[in-house]
Amino acid sequence: MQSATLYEKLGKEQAIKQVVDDFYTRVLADNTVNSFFAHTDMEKQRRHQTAFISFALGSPTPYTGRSMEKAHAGLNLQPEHFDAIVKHLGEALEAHHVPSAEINKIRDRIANLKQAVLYK
Ligand code: HEM
Repeated sequence: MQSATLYEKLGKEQAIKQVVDDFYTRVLADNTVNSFFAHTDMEKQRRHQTAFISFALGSPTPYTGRSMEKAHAGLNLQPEHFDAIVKHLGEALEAHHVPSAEINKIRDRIANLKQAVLYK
């Protein structure tokens, strides 16, 4: 039998949507990163981020948004911005009682995207 994907373990799209909502509440309350989202349609951003994270964790629905390089072009993001985002995602997952072993796996997957997101 195939083992469950992280997407299934977390509770699929519905649970991930709640984590993403919580995540952006944290991001928008943090002055080190919130200015990047000053002109962002957050409704759309939440939808795209839910689709992206779902797909990254094993959802069968493909992510059809922009590549990570294109989505962050012109922002010139620095490591401290990346670290803040990872911290907020980890805390949102913790708040939703995702076990720390799963959070660590998610952190590893996100860390793989660092080169695609920084200094664009
Ligand atoms: C691995 C970490 C990250 C992931 C997985 C990620 C994911 C995404 C996704 C899926 C989108 C939407 C793309 C689309 O609409 O087609 C996006 C856009 C964006 N992200 Fe990220 N992101 C990451 C890191 C960051 C960081 C560190 C910042 C800044 C602190 C940031 C700021 C933004 C902004 C400002 C947009 C564009 C919103 C707009 O179009 O107005 N992201 N990101």
